[in-house]
Amino acid sequence: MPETQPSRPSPCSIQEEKEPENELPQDLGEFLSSLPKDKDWVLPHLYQYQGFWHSPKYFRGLLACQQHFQPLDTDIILITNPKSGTTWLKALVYACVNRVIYPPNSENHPLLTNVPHDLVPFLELELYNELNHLPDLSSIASPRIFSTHLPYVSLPNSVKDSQCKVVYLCRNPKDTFVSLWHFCNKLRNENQGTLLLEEAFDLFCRGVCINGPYWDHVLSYWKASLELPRKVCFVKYEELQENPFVHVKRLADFLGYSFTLEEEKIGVVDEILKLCSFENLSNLEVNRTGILSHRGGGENQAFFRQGKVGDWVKYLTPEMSDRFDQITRQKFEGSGLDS
Ligand SMILES: Nc1ncnc2c1ncn2[C@@H]1O[C@H](COP(=O)(O)OS(=O)(=O)O)[C@@H](OP(=O)(O)O)[C@H]1O
Repeated sequence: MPETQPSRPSPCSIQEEKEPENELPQDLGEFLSSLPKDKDWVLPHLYQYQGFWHSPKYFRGLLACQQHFQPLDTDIILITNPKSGTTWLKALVYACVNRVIYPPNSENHPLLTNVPHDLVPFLELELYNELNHLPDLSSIASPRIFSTHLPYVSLPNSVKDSQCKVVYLCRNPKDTFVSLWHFCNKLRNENQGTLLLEEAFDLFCRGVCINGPYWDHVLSYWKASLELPRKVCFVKYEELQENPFVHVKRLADFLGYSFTLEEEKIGVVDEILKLCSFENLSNLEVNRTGILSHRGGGENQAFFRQGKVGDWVKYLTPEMSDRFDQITRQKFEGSGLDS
């Protein structure tokens, strides 16, 4: 991470600025031009800020939420590297904490008609990324659940200083990479063509991907979870797949929404797992044909592909797999983190 950062523009001045559509305000443009840049997987460039790579599309949101987001102690913040299972985590946590008003088997459960991203909005990608507008979050019923892909270093200080809870979901780098590669290729237009797997692999290994380096992102939250176990809960996608019952109960305990024995006995946890399963969510009309209410209205189905552990074997050569293992060993050495 660079020791000194260029001075950043104030998100307020960003708001006041009148800008033509799709153009960055002058001070944000100047700010970006002072940052290191490298190739993006979809747009021309990613920019490095506080040691991590970000899309120019979301810098406004990043800076504005760093400056303005004020969490409540009851807030829940879900954090992931992109393509680590964010959509699943959003569904699970939403269903757990709202299970009294929305029993998981109810016919009008919001998850049946809304993509999880529309129920649990992203701070920097959506809420704080609006031009000339800061969100009014005061009317959202408690517990408010938000999400972010920001690395720990860039998390608003207000989040670190408050009593709000943070859940970090980590997925193994190989499946995360393959999922990201598929996703980005969906976002590329016809003229751009397909981003070759080999090129994406090289960028990912160098840390150049949205919110990358992947390993530094994971490690920063792993360390935070060790230092602040009551604030940061670290969950692995693979463990959630292997034993969802145990891990969802652990999540609910951590968030202060423990299941009672009676709830367990009558199958509330199982109902939540069923509601949020890949099988169920990916087949809902809203997730098959709907579009996001934010971020230019991308297709909801892009968030559901395979939902499996180990799909990477179909894509990575043994050499690529070895390189990933090598980087992972080197980055995670001594941290107690093994995948
Ligand atoms: N319910 C459920 N259960 C298990 N897995 C699921 C679920 N929903 C989405 N997925 C899989 O998660 C991958 C998408 O990652 P994210 O949700 O993190 O995407 S994003 O960062 O919010 O864009 C993507 O993984 P891949 O299938 O490997 O591409 C999705 O299929």
